[in-house]
Amino acid sequence: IALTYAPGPPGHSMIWGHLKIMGSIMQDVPARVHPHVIPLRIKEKYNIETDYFYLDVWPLADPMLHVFDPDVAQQVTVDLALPKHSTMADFMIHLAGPGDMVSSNGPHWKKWRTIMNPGFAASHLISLVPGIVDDSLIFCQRMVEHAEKGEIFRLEENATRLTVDIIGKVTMDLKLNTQSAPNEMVTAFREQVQLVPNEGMLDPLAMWRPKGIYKRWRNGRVMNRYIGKVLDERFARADNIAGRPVGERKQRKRVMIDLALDAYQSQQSGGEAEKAQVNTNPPQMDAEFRRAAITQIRTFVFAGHDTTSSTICYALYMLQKNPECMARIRQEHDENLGGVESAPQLIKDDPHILKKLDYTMCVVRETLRLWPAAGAVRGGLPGVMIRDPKTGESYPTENFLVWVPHYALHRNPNVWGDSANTFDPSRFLAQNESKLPENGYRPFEKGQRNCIGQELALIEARIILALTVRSFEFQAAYDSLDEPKDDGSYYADERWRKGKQDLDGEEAYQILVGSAKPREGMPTRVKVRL
Ligand code: HEM
Repeated sequence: IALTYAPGPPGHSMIWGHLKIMGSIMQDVPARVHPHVIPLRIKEKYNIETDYFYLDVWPLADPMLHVFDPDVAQQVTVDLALPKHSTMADFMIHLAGPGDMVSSNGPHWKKWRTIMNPGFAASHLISLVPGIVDDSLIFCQRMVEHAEKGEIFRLEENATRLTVDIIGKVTMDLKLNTQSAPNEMVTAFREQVQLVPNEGMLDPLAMWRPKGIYKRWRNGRVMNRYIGKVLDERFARADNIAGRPVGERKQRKRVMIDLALDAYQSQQSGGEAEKAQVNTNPPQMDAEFRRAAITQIRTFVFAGHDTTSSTICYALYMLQKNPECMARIRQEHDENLGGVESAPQLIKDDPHILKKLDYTMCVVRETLRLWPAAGAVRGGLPGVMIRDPKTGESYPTENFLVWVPHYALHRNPNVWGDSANTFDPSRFLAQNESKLPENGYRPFEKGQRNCIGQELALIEARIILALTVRSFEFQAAYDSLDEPKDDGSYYADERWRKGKQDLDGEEAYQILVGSAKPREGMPTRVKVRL
């Protein structure tokens, strides 16, 4: 189960051996494919019996322990609760700043998770539904415009603007309106996602080019300035002034930025910083807290839109490719949501109606199985061992980057049987749920580091499906990549059009751009249906 080429000194031949291993693994896949497709291929190529193995291809990557066995995955993220690996922080620092909630560990992580948790309470999320419906209607309007022009567009770009608009409200109570016009903070964010080490393995110098370094610094400033201004404005409001007893403060919405300010005020009450603060006029926020709050808001803006947008794209894609599933979801909407015209208002008036859309939820769950947007990366610890569920033998984690690639787990035939690669939403119906493999489905991970935004993502995905599948026919247009090639998006980069362009016949394979995104942003044609 240990795959490495280690002939001993001189190190040069070891590096050459590692390059050869990676070269032979990568030769059958498109250059830009998301690394999470690789573990299953390694297993097959090297006849590895277990569903976990060590891979050491230093210096191309950290020594790794790949895990796509459900039981071992559960040990890694839940039972042993291994901490986040430092590479996560190296990645997130460019998007969020130092100490973000996704990559940090220990008391700092715990503090911020506790502060932000109320923002994801079920009652609060339901109150967001009308706003999400409004944003989704703008998305539908954009689809009508694309249909009228008969043009091919990148669905992922549209879905991203939608999810960004939603997350703007959730985090900052702001209408970013990126579906209507560009927004400087979002533009900086989008560029930053493309400047982080996505294709690092292919281009190790990518992070060291002066132009890239400058752009990352500039984007960081734009994002900090924008969010900092919103934070300061909210802090300056009369009802936010620290030192005022909590009961006397006006009840605020549970948006992230206010939750952070609330925490700040509670923390300050009676403390040293409060004394310093009440003496300044107007009161000023402690600089360290301000920096940390901006980092967390940036974290939520990133984590809260990137993953959900690609899930929306893949759900619409899988429905196109599976007409019987499309018929069934449309029928469910006919039965529960009335006519296409009245559905948006119906959902706004009674958000709980979403709970009746069982099959729609199954479509989203199955989409997340086949096309998971993320994975889990942990750091091994001295003396902390994983245990083989079959043999009971223990193996070390120390010095390894422990990776649970959800794609490999969710498509592992040992876990999901012969239908591992088949789109079958009905496996998630209540009557079939007992047959689901234990711990084999974890698109949002499990345990204390599970996804804080999962319920919000599921609400968003169901709403957008409820408002689109009966109104539009979507058709992926990978046959016409030239048409959107001048749209100025990152996907338009011609470098990636060379060489192999499908993964075992699948053209819409995932690539790594922040999270797992559809290749080329999923070029699409759309027609209005009703
Ligand atoms: C379909 C959409 C989404 C998917 C597939 C997804 C997936 C995940 C996964 C797998 C993790 C755990 C990563 C790990 O264990 O290393 C995670 C964590 C996280 N997600 Fe999501 N996510 C989604 C949507 C969202 C949304 C909408 C938000 C915010 C509004 C969000 C915010 C976060 C945050 C802050 C964390 C870190 C939590 C912690 O460590 O305490 N995610 N997500």
